Amino acid sequence: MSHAPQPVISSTGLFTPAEAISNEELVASFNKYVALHNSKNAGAIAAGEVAELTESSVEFIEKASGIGSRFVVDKAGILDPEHMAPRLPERSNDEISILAEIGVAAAQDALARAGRDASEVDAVLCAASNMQRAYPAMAVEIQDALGIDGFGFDMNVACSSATFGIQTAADYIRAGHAKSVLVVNPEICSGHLNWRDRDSHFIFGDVATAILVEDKAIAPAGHWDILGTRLKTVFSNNIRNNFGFLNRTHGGIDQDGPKTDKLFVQEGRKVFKEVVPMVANMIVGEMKKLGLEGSDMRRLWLHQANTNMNRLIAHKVLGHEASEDESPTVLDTYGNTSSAGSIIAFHLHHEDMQAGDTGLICSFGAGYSAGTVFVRKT
Ligand SMILES: CC(=O)SCCNC(=O)CCNC(=O)[C@H](O)C(C)(C)COP(=O)(O)OP(=O)(O)OC[C@H]1O[C@@H](n2cnc3c(N)ncnc32)[C@H](O)[C@@H]1OP(=O)(O)O
Repeated sequence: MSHAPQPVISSTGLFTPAEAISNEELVASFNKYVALHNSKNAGAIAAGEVAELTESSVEFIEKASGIGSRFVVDKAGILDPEHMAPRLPERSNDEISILAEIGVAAAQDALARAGRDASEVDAVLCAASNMQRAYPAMAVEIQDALGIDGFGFDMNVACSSATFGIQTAADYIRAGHAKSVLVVNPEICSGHLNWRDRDSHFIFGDVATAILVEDKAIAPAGHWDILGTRLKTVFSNNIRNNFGFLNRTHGGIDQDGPKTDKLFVQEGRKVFKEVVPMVANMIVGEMKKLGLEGSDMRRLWLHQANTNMNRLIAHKVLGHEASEDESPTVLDTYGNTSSAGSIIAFHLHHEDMQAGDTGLICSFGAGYSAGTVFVRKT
């Protein structure tokens, strides 16, 4: 008798860049940039034609966000006060692109942990907040580099790309179109972060994660049953990046100022106020549908944007202040890594979970977008 396919998470993978920037290093370089700007423009500032820039501070960053450090693919370019952006030499079309390269590294880690050969995978979804180019799809390049016979495509739902990818992969498995799907989240956030913007220069870091979603019938022992997934989007301009292929038709791309809408911009306070209740209500509503109480939740692997947001969301879900064990953070070392954040938290903090333990992978971000994936350890 054949059973209906049931999607599970077989494993996850992580690629962490070799270089990291501490808050102290970041603020020292930012403040040098501020001093350079203010002395170069002293006359115009005195005449009221150019705004004087203000220094950043380590204390503010830690208190406002919980971020302590971030990994990056090019530290020197970011910390150069005359440059303030990563320097990544352009590669020829015959070389693997950097976004695909880090995605492949995370995918290989996930495959190895599941004991799965790439030839057994049917599909690759590259789910991330920024693709390196318009086409060909990053997913198809990753598929080719891994030697997978099947199909792949890119999907972008900003910080929620990974959970939207997990649900999409699970749907392919339920529908019988695939038995093994790799969801890959390469995030080079240093490329779209405005390192000259005091309000946001501390937020993001670089990383890649991967999730292997498979039919339970072929999954390795110790996999995670997916109890339920839920996706939600509500349009908002409060997190926005206007970079795109039509920029050249509007008359030039401004990338160099302290404020530019062709990089990440946000109304952080509004995001905080609007997203916390949206996500908390979504999780609680979904728990009700699945027959789960706060006390049933062994661990929450929440999106890693801000410790204060996570504290409030976790409190609403659990009914009490969450311990680090119940709602682990990776912000102190990784910063915000967009779609990869909740997957890093899961990847680094699941080994101690016992068979039967229930947890939640949850993302939220630009769109607004939010996704929940309730899982149970087998
Ligand atoms: C969901 C996502 O992943 S999107 C990306 C991340 N977004 C989020 O996390 C959204 C949630 N919002 C937040 O976390 C917060 O709004 C933050 C961390 C972005 C900013 O924290 P806030 O406390 O809201 O800072 P806010 O911008 O209101 O500034 C507060 C004060 O600090 C000052 N300040 C801002 N940046 C800095 C800095 N780098 N160093 C020192 N002081 C600073 C401001 O000038 C302001 O001073 P004032 O009170 O004298 O006017």
